[in-house]
Amino acid sequence: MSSSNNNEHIFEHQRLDRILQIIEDRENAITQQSSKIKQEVVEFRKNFWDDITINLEEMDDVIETQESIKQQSSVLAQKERHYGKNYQRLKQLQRLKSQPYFGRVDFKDATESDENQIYIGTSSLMDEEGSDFYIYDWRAPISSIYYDYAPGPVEYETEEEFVKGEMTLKRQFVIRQGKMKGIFDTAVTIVDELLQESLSQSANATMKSIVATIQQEQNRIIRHQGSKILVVQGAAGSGKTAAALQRIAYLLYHHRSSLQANQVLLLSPNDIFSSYISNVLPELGEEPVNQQTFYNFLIKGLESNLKVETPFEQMELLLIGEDKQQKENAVKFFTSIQFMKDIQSYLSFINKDGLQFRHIRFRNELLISKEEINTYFHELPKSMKLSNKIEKIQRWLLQKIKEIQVKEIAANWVQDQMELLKKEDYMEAYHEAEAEEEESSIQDEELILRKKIVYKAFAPLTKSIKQNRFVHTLRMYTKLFNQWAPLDRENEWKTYSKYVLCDLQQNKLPWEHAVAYRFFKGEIIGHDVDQPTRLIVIDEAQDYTPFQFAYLQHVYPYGRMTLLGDINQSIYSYASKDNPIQEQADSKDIERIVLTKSYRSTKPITDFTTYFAPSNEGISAFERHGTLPSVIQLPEESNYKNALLEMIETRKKEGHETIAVICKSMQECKKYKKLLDEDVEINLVRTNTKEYQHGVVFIPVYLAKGIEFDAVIIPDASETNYHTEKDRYLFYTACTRAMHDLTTVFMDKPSPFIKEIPKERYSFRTIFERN
Ligand SMILES: Nc1ncnc2c1ncn2[C@@H]1O[C@H](COP(=O)(O)OP(=O)(O)OP(=O)(O)O)[C@@H](O)[C@H]1O
Repeated sequence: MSSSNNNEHIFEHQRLDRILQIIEDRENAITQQSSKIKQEVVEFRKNFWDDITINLEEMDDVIETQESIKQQSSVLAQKERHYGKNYQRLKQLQRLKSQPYFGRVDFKDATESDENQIYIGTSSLMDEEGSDFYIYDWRAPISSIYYDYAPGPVEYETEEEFVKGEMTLKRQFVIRQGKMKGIFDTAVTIVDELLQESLSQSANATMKSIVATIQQEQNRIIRHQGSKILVVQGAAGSGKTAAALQRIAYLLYHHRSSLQANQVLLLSPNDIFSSYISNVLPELGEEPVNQQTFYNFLIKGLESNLKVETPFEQMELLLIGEDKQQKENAVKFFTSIQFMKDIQSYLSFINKDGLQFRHIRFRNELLISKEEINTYFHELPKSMKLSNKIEKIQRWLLQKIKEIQVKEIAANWVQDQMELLKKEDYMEAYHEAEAEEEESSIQDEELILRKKIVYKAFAPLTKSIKQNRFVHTLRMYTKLFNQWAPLDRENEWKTYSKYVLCDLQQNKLPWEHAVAYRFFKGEIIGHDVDQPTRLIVIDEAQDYTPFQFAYLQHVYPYGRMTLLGDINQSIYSYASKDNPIQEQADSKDIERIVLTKSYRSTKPITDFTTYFAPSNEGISAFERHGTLPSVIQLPEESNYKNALLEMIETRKKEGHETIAVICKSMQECKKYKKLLDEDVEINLVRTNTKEYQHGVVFIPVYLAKGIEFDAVIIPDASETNYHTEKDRYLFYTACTRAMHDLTTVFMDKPSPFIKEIPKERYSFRTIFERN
């Protein structure tokens, strides 16, 4: 090591010690301050009323009293806010203590003579005066040069200007638990050793943040500001999910005043995926966002007694159902934009023709008939929007109910219920009557009690009117299929309608109709979605149908969208056509970024999978060494059970912590579970599994989407199991879940996709183990 290098190392070690000391001092100071504030808050709450003089004699006194209560509350709120902020800052300092920073760039602004040392970490740290940064947040404008450039001329953008200058040094640090483990000066954008180190680790139960090793093209996604819709097509394992989460953290940081965590909707493919990524934002010091599966998002607005098929149930039907071809045709038909247009035509038709209403009954008596509601509907201006008409009808009904309630006060049933009241109810009525009038009478109390009984009895009805239950949307949706048809496609319509009608009669809704019905219902009674949502991030976007996209755009017309997907992983194959992930005609609203480098898997695994990738979207492997994938043949007479158990055991012995046996369907998973259950406990991942677990799991490919495992075994990679073009997507998705080790097993003939791979790209062996 040269002496200048040595000096540099000494300098960095000393600086780290100094920064850690500053962090510790800050921590101590804030802890002390916080305990003082906490005590003050407790005291303040205890003595809250002592400093307030309550005087309600004159109007002026009342106002003065109110004012002083307000003032006291505001002092208390301020103290509580201060305490809350300190708590956040403490958490931030604790995170910094372990790894205060991971990078340094020396930057010389073209217009200045001084050179600045910029240290970059997960959050910023300033000196006492607040004028200099010891550490810059990775999201600060200047930090972008660290991700985008090698030493030399650089530029970055602030809110006001482009800043040009020169980077004279780029340094990376490996700091763990406050200890310097490595220092690297680099000439390339991000030094590979660190990325190698990060990618070589075992798969975690939760995803990690990648701030220290964000790659240049990922940085473009994270900091993208331009178009309303950002589309990312990325090869399997190219860091789409990782970049999307850093992007959310970046946008929350840069738009603090206008974008809050609850205004971000993150749609994920399944619950295990949600749990897998749940740690990233808190790790970056951000609040968790509104994260849910699209299924949960959709069914929230549908009738609770309606049984909505899950996308996974639909998938099983498409894979193994008796009528799979018919089901697939129906799915394609009902997920198209054309079907959305058909619904719109039908809506215009019923807007003229009339809607289906429900009678409004109370205690088995008809209060307002559906015919009466229909008459009122037809009296409304023809040009009025359907949802506005419903709002009007709702108000009219609530007014009518109010009038009916007044009449009901004198009804006999109210008298009957009065007799069942408890003593406390009478006492309460007495106090209320007294508060209203000093000289209250028994009649006043009785009136109060009668009103209460009536309002309570009517409450469920009023609630159901407010929820627009008087409109029979499901019946109208059913009529769309049995009493209506688009003029130009009547026969086709009838054919496909048969299936959905059969389901609707049993109160079931196929998954392909979930978005259609939600759209239909929303157009009639108003779209009930979280209105504050301003940013919608959709992961695994290749599996969304054109109708589903159009729906999200329709209900969030002002929302910005980030769509991330991989056309090669379109396991719901009907969704791949017209999918926004596909290259689109130019549009000012959409910008598309393509990620081609795959980071998840070792180079031999990525090379292996690239040969049978469904499309020719570019894929290149990150240079990480590993063993060749194994292709294993089991002759028919071999003991399949022992062979599979042995494969799992070997991978465990090799130190792999997460091992997934990935099957094509749940049915296939269950078959293995049955086979192995008596020897080992099988952990089967089901559609309702909420958490991503360590150890050995059996999982259908559609639930393994988006996540990764140290070792993957495809237990039946035979020709019979994977041979159609649709299977290609499934097979590709399954194989690309492997980080370090991939094994495919076949019995009779291998899948034709394996035959597409040159023999030198895998190790082949036959296991002869007799039954
Ligand atoms: N810049 C990076 N630094 C460190 N790790 C990275 C980086 N980019 C990606 N990774 C890692 O690569 C793996 C794959 O990333 P991610 O899951 O985000 O990819 P993806 O494109 O969403 O994959 P898929 O579409 O196959 O689900 C993860 O373990 C992630 O942490």
